[in-house]
Amino acid sequence: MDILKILSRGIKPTAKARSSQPGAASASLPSSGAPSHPQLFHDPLASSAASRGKKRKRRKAQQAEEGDQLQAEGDEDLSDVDFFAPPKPKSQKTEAEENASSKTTNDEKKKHKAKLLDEEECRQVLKSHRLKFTILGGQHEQVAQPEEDDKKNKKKKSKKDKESQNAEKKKQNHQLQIFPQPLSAFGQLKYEYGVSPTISDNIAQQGFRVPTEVQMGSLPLLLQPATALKKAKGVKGLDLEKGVDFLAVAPTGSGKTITFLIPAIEGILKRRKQQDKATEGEDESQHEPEHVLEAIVVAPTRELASQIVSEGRKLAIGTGVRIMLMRRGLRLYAEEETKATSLEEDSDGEEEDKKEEAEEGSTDEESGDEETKGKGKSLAKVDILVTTPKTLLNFLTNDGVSSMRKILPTVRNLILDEADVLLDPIFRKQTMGIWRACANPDVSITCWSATMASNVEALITNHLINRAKHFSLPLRPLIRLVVGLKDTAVPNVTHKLIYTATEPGKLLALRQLLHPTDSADSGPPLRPPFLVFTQSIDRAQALHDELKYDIPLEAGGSARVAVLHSSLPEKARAKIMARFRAGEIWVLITTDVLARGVDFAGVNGVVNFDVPTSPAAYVHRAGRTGRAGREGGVAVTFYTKDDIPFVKSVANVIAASEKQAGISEDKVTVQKWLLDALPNVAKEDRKKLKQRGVESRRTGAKGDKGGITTKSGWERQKENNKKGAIEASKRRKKMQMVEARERRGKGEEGSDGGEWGGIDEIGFLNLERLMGYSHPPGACTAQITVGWDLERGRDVQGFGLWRELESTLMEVYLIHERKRKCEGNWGWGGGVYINKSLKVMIIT
Ligand SMILES: Nc1ncnc2c1ncn2[C@@H]1O[C@H](COP(=O)(O)OP(=O)(O)OP(=O)(O)O)[C@@H](O)[C@H]1O
Repeated sequence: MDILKILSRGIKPTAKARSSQPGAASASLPSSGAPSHPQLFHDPLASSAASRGKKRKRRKAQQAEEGDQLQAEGDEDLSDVDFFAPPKPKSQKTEAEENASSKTTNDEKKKHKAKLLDEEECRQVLKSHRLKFTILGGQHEQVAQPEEDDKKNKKKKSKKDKESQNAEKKKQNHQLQIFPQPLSAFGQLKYEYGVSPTISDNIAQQGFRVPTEVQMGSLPLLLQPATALKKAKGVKGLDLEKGVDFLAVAPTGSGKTITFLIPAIEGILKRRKQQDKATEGEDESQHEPEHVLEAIVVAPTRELASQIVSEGRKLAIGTGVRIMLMRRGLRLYAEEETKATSLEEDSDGEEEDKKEEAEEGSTDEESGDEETKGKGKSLAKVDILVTTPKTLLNFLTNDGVSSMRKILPTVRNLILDEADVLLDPIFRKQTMGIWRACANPDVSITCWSATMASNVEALITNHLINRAKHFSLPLRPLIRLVVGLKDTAVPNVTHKLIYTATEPGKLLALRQLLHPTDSADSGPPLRPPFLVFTQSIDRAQALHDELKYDIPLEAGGSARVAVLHSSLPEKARAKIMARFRAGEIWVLITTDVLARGVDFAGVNGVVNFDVPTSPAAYVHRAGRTGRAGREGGVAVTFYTKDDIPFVKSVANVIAASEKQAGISEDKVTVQKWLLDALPNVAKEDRKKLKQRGVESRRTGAKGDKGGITTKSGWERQKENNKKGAIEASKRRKKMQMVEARERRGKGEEGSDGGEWGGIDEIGFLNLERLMGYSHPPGACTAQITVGWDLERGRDVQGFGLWRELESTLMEVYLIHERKRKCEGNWGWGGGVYINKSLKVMIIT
């Protein structure tokens, strides 16, 4: 009987329903490598009630059409390529060819240099792609100031006043929303927004043809805010001279990485161009561009940081922009911090005190540093630095703990990838430390994530306001873009929530996913490669030990299953990542270290072996599949009795994601009755869960309550009993030894001053006087524990005892000429005691 069938009865859709879902066996999987349409939302512009129900179908049809188009384009491109043909020299081009190519360039230019859309058109397009822009705090508030003041003067507010105030607030909120120009094609970057042709070519080289929603919305605003907002009506008072600060909340796998890298690279190229113009004719011989650290990308894990570096390098080919990963020992251009340039939170007096203390106590270190500077390596040639918060902060402070000592005055662009986690208490101090070290008043910040809590938004807004005050500069607008529904999982992934009751039930369920007995009826089809997430490192390791022999030898055996977590050395982690990307590893067991940002294009699924500790964690874990619009990804979550108090927040995310995807009520994963039945999660519990995970799993080690093991309860009980018996026996022997010693000390009967007396009788080893242990005469097996206090009789008696014992045993053997088996377990314990077991078996 299929236990899972019973456990998940009621939430599992019928086989027929499943076959129509994206995860069905017939559907293409992320690993199939088929071209996908990267856009997730493409609602029809007309939004009548009748058309709403057909949206998804229509979108799919549209996507299929566009996908075919992409496929056709791709095929066309390939058929044109002759890999062995010599490159065509430019001069050999015929006049006709030249004319044709210039005509196409002009056509292209015309096509992409389309006139700017008016605000209503922008509104329509943005709406159909579910893009919502809002101005947070900043200048918008300043514009609204006079009205606010008027209101403050009114002492008593009647009901009518309140109503009018609410209406006013609504109006204001409405005004907060803006409608910038969307990017309809990558070609516009070059022709409309002045992006370098090299970058444009590099984008095309990577096969990106259609911009994703986040790219549509963000790139115009980040590259040329004035052009992007030219037709927007409500932003007349905004000062866009110095650009904007930006916050993007967009689905996982929607291409946020290139969205922040393109403006960063382009910004560097533009500044170089301006510098070249300014210094024209000064030093003609100097062609090598000067590398100045202008942008910093901060990411929470090393894996993500390395990935950003490789994405960036692909985009920067031929531009001369250098992108590097921060590592220990790398020397950057940094200045020692001075009071005048340092920026501390206004409210943070504690920080200020600590800073002063650190400054007082660190003079020695500083002078030491000066020395190393003299001897040291030359400055790293880098334009864009990608780092984890800790690595860079260690460089800035020398130890990562004391307050800031160095600043990075040349940085003009700070990018926080996975900003919500970087500004979460775990990383907050480090990230804020880096932000403060970017002492250039013009530095802009862009924050990116698939999830963003409102307190994080408030933190960013407040810090920007403080910065503007500190530098006495006008506040730059902070614009937020939300793609789709905030804090929900990607709509193109199938979600499954499976109740397994107990921990062993999870293992059973996972094995069923690995080896489905009946593909039509044993849960969602989950094909390797897939990721398995656990709550802790111990559990990841234990699960790996359990699963590593589950793949048959003929299919690659244990090499197909691997574990990756932060306790592994960096090199080992990098190797596992490379093997997983290469398809050598099929099942990668991991912790939340791989939950964010890491892009494995062909991952077919994600298994939450342990329930994620927050809704955001679910969104990110599930987002490791279904990247760049790929269909067929599956996210499976197991939950046990212990998880029931917390599982509602995950269920809510799944419900919201499915609603966003337009899945009809009869096909949803989390039925309404289940959602109603699950208990609400209290705020305190939510906080505790986020910090500590599910308590019963914290022990982690194999065999513990929270451990992962297939041993039955009976087997574990038997093992525990055995362990208990051994412990008790040890305790008893120790007690006997102590008593015997006491007796010897008192000079009681039988004591001869601790001297070895040899064997009294055959088969009876009388060691009582020495060790306080005797054995009944005539037994075939004697278990002797030798305990000797070396402090009392160190040299003679300690070593003498062993020698005597050995020779005595020889005697036993010689006298009786019988077979015997002797197992010795010798050793020293702590330098004070010899306390070991010697087992002598005399076989008669
Ligand atoms: N316009 C595009 N068309 C097709 N693929 C794209 C496009 N832009 C980016 N991609 C690809 O989409 C994948 C996901 O991109 P990326 O890692 O930047 O996503 P992300 O939004 O940062 O995800 P996460 O939130 O998980 O960090 C990458 O493999 C990237 O190469």
